[in-house]
Formats: sequence, structure tokens, C-alpha cells
Amino acid sequence: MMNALEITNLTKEYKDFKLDKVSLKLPSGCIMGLIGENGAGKSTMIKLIMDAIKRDSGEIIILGKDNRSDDFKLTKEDIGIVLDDIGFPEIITAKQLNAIMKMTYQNWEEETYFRYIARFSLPEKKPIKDYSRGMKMKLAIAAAMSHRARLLILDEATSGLDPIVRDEILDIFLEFTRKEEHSILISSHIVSDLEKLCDYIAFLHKGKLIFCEEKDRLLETYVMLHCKKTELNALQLSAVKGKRENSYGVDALVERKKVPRGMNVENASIEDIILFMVKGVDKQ
Ligand SMILES: Nc1ncnc2c1ncn2[C@@H]1O[C@H](COP(=O)(O)OP(=O)(O)OP(=O)(O)O)[C@@H](O)[C@H]1O
Repeated sequence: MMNALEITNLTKEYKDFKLDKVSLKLPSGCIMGLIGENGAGKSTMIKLIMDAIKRDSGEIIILGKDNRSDDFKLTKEDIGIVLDDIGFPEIITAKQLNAIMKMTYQNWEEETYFRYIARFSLPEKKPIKDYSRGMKMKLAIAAAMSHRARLLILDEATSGLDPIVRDEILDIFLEFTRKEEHSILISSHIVSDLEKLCDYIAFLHKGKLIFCEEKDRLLETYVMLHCKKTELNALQLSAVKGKRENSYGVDALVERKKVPRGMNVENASIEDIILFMVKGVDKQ
């Protein structure tokens, strides 16, 4: 299977921040969620993927093309992008945006665009500057999905949206990947959205990729253990990924395989896995 995105040893350093040798692969047809706290480096990574900022080192292959090759411009047609700052001229309307996009993208599909505009209940004749944040996001998503992209890259695209619209958009994304060999990379703070949507979860923390793993595998590998401190200490050290003490003992994220039978474990959520891994990593 081809990879929609392959990142190898991607490094970018700012004065107080370093995106540090990030490597990951997004297989075609899959959805990858990029999770990380504020300032973890998600937007930096997405800008580097689009070659909008200069990397220090590393390699990025998108849809089989090096993103620094001369003909990457052509590949950009195949990428639908939604950034936090949507980047459309604010004085124009959704209808006028259609005319601009028609000239920008060879594969622009007017009908698809207006279908999304209607589906998202966006006013066609209102200047974008008078849209709410959620409406702007919806417009950007409509545009990104209307030029026959094979890869969607979304940076915090669902965070300003109400739960009902978010849910609808998650369905649209699922539809998008089900149809053909379409792939999505989506960053979000809303872990529950990503848990619902994604096949892969990539977790970025302080510029380092803590893991990039199939969601089902994560949920299979880790469990939450509730026990006494002495019981936890009796486990092998490598079993424990992170822990939190409470008045009864400890809650810990542990490897399922390494927990003896009979102990009090329950399934971990992606949110548990992330929160507890951060505790484990920050301790080292
Ligand atoms: N042009 C720049 N010059 C200096 N530092 C920068 C620049 N752009 C980003 N940074 C720093 O890089 C770090 C990562 O920022 P980035 O925007 O990638 O985080 P993020 O994970 O997208 O965060 P958020 O969830 O808050 O959007 C931050 O510490 C930020 O201050």
C-alpha cells in the first residue's frame, strides 16, 4: 500500500522550540489524528508539510512526491488544506470564492462546492468577514473538499464548531476516506473527536513524537490499572507508562500483557493514554 504521507527525521528549530526528528507514515486510505498540547508543534509540522516554512533537515514525501521537488505545485492540487487562519480574502462572498477557486484549481467542482455550502447552511451572498468562526471553518472545509483532493490536511479545523456540526463534519470526513484511496491528517485538541474518527494517532509533545500508532493497537496494548502503590511497585518497571496517586492508591497506564491476572484493570481511552504518557515522559 502506498503512503499518502511519509515524514523522515523532520527537524525545525526556533529560539525556544525544536521540532525534533519527527518521522511518521500515513498509509493511503487512512485518517491520522495529530494530538498535542498548545505549542507542541502541530501547526509547525503542518506548515513544514506544505513547505510553507523552511525545515532545518529531514524529508517529506506527499502522495509519492518530494515536497521540495519542482513539480510539487501540481501535487498541491491533490491536497485539500484547512488551516486555523483560513486565508481567503474577507471581503468576498462564498459565491465569489467559487469563481476564484475555479481559476485556481483545474479540478474545481462547482457543484460539489455549492452542495457543501447548502449542507452547511452557509449564506452565499454574505461577505466572509461577517461569518462567525465556525462558518469560516465550514467554508474552508467546503472549499478543501471540492477540488478532488486525495489528501486532506486540517489544522484545528473542528475546534470552533458546535458539537452537532462537528459530528456532521466527522461523518463527511469518514465518507471522504471510504469512497476512494483518500487520506486525512487532522490536528485537534478534541481527543474524543480524533478517537471517533482516526485509524492512526500521532502524539506530539514538546516537539517530539511520543508515538504514532494504530488506534486499535493502542487500545489493545494499554489498560488502566487501579491498585495499591505496593502492588504497582511489584510490576516490572517497563509495564508502567504513567501513574497518578490518589487517596486509595494509584491509577496507572500499564501494558495489558504485563499485568498479572486478577488485578483491577479497565480499558483505557485515547485520552487516558495521552494524559498518562505525558506524566511518564515528563518524569524521565
Ligand atoms: N515563527 C516562529 N518564530 C519563533 N517561534 C515560533 C514560530 N512559529 C512557531 N514558534 C514556536 O514553535 C512552538 C510550536 O508552535 P506551533 O504553533 O507549532 O504549536 P501547536 O502545537 O500548533 O500549538 P496550538 O495547539 O497552540 O496551535 C511554539 O513554542 C511557538 O512559539
